[in-house]
Amino acid sequence: MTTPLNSPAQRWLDTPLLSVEHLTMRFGGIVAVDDLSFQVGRGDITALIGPNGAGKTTVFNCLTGFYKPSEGRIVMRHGPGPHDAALAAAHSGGLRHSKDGDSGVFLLERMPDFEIPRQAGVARTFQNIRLFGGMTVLENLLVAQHNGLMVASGYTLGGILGLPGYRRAEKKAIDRAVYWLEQTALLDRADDPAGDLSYGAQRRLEIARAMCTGPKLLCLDEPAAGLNPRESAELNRLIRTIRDEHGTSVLLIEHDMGVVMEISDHVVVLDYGVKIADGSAETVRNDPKVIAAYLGVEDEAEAEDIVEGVAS
Ligand SMILES: Nc1ncnc2c1ncn2[C@@H]1O[C@H](COP(=O)(O)OP(=O)(O)OP(=O)(O)O)[C@@H](O)[C@H]1O
Repeated sequence: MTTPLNSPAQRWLDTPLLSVEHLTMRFGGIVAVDDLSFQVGRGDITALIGPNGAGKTTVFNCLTGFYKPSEGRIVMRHGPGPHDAALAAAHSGGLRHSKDGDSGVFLLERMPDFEIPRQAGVARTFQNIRLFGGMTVLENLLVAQHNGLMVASGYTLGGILGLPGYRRAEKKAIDRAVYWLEQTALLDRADDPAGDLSYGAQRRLEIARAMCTGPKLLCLDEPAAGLNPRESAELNRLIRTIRDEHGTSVLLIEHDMGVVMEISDHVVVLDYGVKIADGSAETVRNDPKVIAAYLGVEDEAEAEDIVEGVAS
């Protein structure tokens, strides 16, 4: 039986939103990411997994412009289709992007970090929560929308003088913040300092903040770290809602295999900066190379022996 086009099993090949092509990142003598290629499907929840130090956060830092890759290309596509012609033109013309209305291609490795959320529609959360702890929960979500408000003010005193365009943009920003506070069950904490929230609530606020920028791709760095089982289940629901009701694709780094296997359409596995597996959650779960990497054993045969031993 052939797999139907655009089924979850094919989306990252058929309709890629993001393509990471031959990405290499070196720090002096350390090769943190080594000639890595993978794709994120439009509408997929994709997990990037691997043992500690495998290079996962380095990949996120390259995607979001925190690091300039040593080599390789990172392509984000808006609108359906591979956009091959636009991509070739942008690439050979030394451009950062090529846009036509709502569709276009973005070469993330050429873009400064502040342009990536706004132009390319890629937002992220961090492994170590980075909120403004002294600001209220609501203020954190308004700060995230600062760019849009500055544009509405015309980069002038328009904001302070309360021009109608600015006031409309401000109302929209507040409405969006309230919406995401509802989605993340934080509305009743809107006026509390973000630093007073529990750890799990701060993680949800980080996601709300990223979603307030209206991303096409949401990158979550270990969103389940430190959560209890109930919070983890809520997180799974939230990630699914983000994908199903907002059409935002999700790329997550996660060590919690329960979360990864339950919600991911597609899993990419790194070990020592190299891709060792790439496929559906089911395929990857049973891949001896992956099991060997996680168990820290030398070869696949040894991993198979251990797995058979556990199963019998
Ligand atoms: N700025 C840096 N300078 C030097 N080495 C770095 C830097 N950032 C990462 N590394 C190295 O690159 C390798 C990959 O690190 P990275 O943090 O990307 O792994 P990871 O898979 O995210 O690990 P973890 O699951 O523990 O968060 C490690 O050897 C790390 O020490």
